[in-house]
Amino acid sequence: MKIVVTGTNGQVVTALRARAAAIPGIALVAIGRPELDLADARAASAAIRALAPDIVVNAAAYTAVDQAESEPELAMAVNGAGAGAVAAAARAAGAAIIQISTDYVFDGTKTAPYLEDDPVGPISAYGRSKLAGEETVAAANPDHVILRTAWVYAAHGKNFLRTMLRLAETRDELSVVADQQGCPSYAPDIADIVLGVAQRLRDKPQEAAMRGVFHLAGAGETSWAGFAEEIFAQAAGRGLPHARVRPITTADYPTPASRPANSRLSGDKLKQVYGLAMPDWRDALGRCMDEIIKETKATRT
Ligand SMILES: NC(=O)C1=CN([C@@H]2O[C@H](COP(=O)(O)OP(=O)(O)OC[C@H]3O[C@@H](n4cnc5c(N)ncnc54)[C@H](OP(=O)(O)O)[C@@H]3O)[C@@H](O)[C@H]2O)C=CC1
Ligand SMILES: Cc1cn([C@H]2C[C@H](O)[C@@H](COP(=O)(O)OP(=O)(O)O[C@H]3O[C@@H](C)C(=O)[C@@H](O)[C@H]3O)O2)c(=O)[nH]c1=O
Ligand SMILES: [Mg+2]
Repeated sequence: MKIVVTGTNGQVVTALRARAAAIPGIALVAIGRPELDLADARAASAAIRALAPDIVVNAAAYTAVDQAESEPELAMAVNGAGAGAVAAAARAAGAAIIQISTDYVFDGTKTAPYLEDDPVGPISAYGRSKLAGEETVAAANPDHVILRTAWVYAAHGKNFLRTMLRLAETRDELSVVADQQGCPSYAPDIADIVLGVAQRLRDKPQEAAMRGVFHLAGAGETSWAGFAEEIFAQAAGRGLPHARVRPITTADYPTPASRPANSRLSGDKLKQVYGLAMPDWRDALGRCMDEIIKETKATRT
């Protein structure tokens, strides 16, 4: 099975490359900038079709949440029209599309974990652009799976965990918002499930229940402050930089983009339909920390 993934250095595409390499029968090809720029929808579509994929995973996106508020057109071009072009290219090749989406499509006012058919209502330019992507993908290719994930981190790339470790190198205490709840998701765990979904889509081409929207986020829940506390507890135990966490409110930490107060995602549907589930977020964080240590040692020797 040939899986074509968009993106070059992104957290999810990097994890997909690593995980797919260990699975016989899966050939994974990643295509990103400069060969594929999602801001140029027509060229992106042609580049993907030329690769003759069995399945396409759109893991590339404009992900700078605050910056999107000042360049909403670019975010919309990449995450909306760009995603739609990727899905259309997949369809032209006779391939299913797996679109990676986000918890930020929700407004955050629900008090329980979000289900797939809960009403969306993004409160940021990034969230609106990703919702547009869900809509263009679904319209462009009936053979689609939209996987909404959340709070993605990995040993590499730009993410909250690495920001916390970096800030802790020079500060004893960090103020972190405690009134936004969500589900931290480790990129390699996301990759495992994406590959599991891809294999099942190939095996069951006619199964309607396997198409549509699914939530895919780390099991359990926390706040950004809770995430930071656990990061530093686990970092301290491993001799990595750590700091005290001062819990603050969103009002105390003004940012250009609004973020949902609750964006916890229920994994029940993925479990029921696909028999797949994400590991607990604390366990995943430990594995990521071990990976960071391993790489630090490798670069020292
Ligand atoms: N990061 C997160 O916390 C979350 C992410 N998501 C979604 O998950 C998916 C994967 O995110 P993640 O791996 O974290 O992303 P990253 O922020 O780590 O990387 C973004 C990727 O998108 C690529 N990209 C950005 N703009 C373009 C463009 N114009 N043309 C082609 N490629 C482009 C980047 O390219 P390059 O390699 O050249 O840098 C990179 O590969 C995205 O759809 C995102 O919306 C959902 C929830 C949370
Ligand atoms: C660095 C920092 C952030 N914060 C807050 C700001 C914000 O509310 C929250 C998280 O900040 P970040 O900028 O790291 O995360 P953010 O860019 O909001 O992350 C989001 O990225 C996109 C791509 C998604 O799809 C979402 O699921 C989510 O992961 O933590 C603090 O309170 N203190 C700090 O020192
Ligand atoms: Mg990245």
